[in-house]
Amino acid sequence: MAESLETDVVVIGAGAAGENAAGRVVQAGLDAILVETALVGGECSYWACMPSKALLRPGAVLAEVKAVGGAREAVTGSLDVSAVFRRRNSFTSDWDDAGQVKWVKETGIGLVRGRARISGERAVDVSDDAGVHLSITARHAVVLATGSAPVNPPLDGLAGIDFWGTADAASSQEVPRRLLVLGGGVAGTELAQAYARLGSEVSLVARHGLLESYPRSAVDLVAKALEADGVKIHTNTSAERVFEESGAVVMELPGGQFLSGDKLLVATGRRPALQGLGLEELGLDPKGLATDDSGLVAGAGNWLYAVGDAAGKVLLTHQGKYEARAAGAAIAARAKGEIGFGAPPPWSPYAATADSCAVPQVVFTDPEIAMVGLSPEQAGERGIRVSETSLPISVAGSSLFADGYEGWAQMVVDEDRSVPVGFTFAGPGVAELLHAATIAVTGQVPLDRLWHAVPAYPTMSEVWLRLLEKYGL
Ligand SMILES: Cc1cc2nc3c(=O)[nH]c(=O)nc-3n(C[C@H](O)[C@H](O)[C@H](O)COP(=O)(O)OP(=O)(O)OC[C@H]3O[C@@H](n4cnc5c(N)ncnc54)[C@H](O)[C@@H]3O)c2cc1C
Ligand SMILES: NC(=O)c1ccc[n+]([C@@H]2O[C@H](COP(=O)([O-])OP(=O)(O)OC[C@H]3O[C@@H](n4cnc5c(N)ncnc54)[C@H](O)[C@@H]3O)[C@@H](O)[C@H]2O)c1
Repeated sequence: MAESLETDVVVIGAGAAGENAAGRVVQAGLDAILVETALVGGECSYWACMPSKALLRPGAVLAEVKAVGGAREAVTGSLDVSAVFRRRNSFTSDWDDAGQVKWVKETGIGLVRGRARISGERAVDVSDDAGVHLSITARHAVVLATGSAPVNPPLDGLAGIDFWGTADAASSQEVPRRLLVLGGGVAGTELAQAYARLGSEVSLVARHGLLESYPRSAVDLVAKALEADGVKIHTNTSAERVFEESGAVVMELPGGQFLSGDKLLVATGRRPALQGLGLEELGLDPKGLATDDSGLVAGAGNWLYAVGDAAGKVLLTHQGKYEARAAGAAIAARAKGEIGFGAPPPWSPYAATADSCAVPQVVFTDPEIAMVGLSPEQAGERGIRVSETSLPISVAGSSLFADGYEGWAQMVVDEDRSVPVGFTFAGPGVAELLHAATIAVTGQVPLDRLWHAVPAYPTMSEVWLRLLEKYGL
């Protein structure tokens, strides 16, 4: 007989998004229970962002030092691979979630281990290998924060071989001598560089271009760096089949070209993880949910929310957490009768408005690409009349940062409102320039006021001044 519980809010999935949703409702005075089937902290902490960035950072630091005369001469060795892995392991706490569990408990959130499934309106069953052991009723809301799952291509031979997903690559304790990477998105590109710098011979196969959704001038800088790291990039081509031969993985490309590796990494995208949750019984499509800006799922009544990768809007940790903060605030305000169930006002605490126009994202390769807001093409598709201003990053701050610094910056301006709607920076160290751009875009700061935001000399931020001058101010 399963135990029963009642609470205000049940959050399914204790990744970054689920933790934030639960944290917000508890902060607002409601009770919440988090249900997690694997590690509390989710993908980002253990299998994605943190371990992959920990694999990339040592290589970036070494390259940065080698780019500065005087420091360069002090570098006598190469990366210490086992020390890199040890440091990466420390970021994942050796895949132990005790630290995150402590936070959950100290925050006053209830935690239940097991696999959750929605069994009816506001009702969730939790099971383990022995079956359902707990039934929870939510007085106000159920939040889906179940993350995403990899999408593997229907590639001939793939099912029969032992390949890596991104989680395997981010958590590996070994460097394959030769690594084949399928997929030229952010995950494939970052992990290709990480392993190349750890000593693998890497070949990357991209169906279209590398980092297709980023501006070409920025991507060209990344491609040049990858090639300098020894990565062989094959763009606008697809694998036709893969097979194992004499212990190696072999990938056949069109035209009878064969690539061999000791491991194959498949990084061909992700989709919301919505299977097995009982959504069909609610009349919902587990392929994808429609949500409003508060995360409220359309077509389910006023009690089901989805946030983070599960909502499928923006598959990034920081946006998932932002969506979760909005959903948590909306759930609490609705429970107290402070707001209704209609679409929340844009830019209110209950709406993840920035999801549609001000998403910051960073490709953590060396050089980095940091981008926020709309590209000229995206603005055009929305009928916004924009201008584009771009230039190489060449200011005192960049030349001090590295000898022969190469970078690129772009500003996209809404010409009718005279406000910036998008920025991209590419180059070593540009990720830390991004938040200023996020503030300018989110705040819709008029250009004639931006002119008075004087960048300190000699910092790389002087690129802002160059962009405004080139624009015509
Ligand atoms: C290689 C890689 C690198 C990345 N790097 C970055 C980066 O640098 N920056 C960035 O912003 N984003 C990055 N991302 C994206 C980021 O990892 C995701 O956007 C983020 O982890 C999503 O968080 P989430 O809370 O929505 O889902 P998750 O972290 O996936 O959490 C979902 C949780 O739900 C649990 N769960 C699922 N179903 C059930 C169920 N039925 N019952 C109970 N529990 C369940 C899962 O076990 C999981 O713990 C990266 C992704 C990859 C693949
Ligand atoms: N730095 C970061 O913020 C970061 C890093 C890694 C991942 N992520 C997020 O995680 C998610 C997953 O990353 P991802 O790179 O796997 O997804 P993605 O959707 O960004 O890229 C997948 C790539 O695989 C290609 N592809 C698909 N099928 C293919 C096939 N059969 N053959 C060859 N190529 C094929 C696609 O064209 C695309 O370029 C993304 O949404 C991304 O935003 C973020």
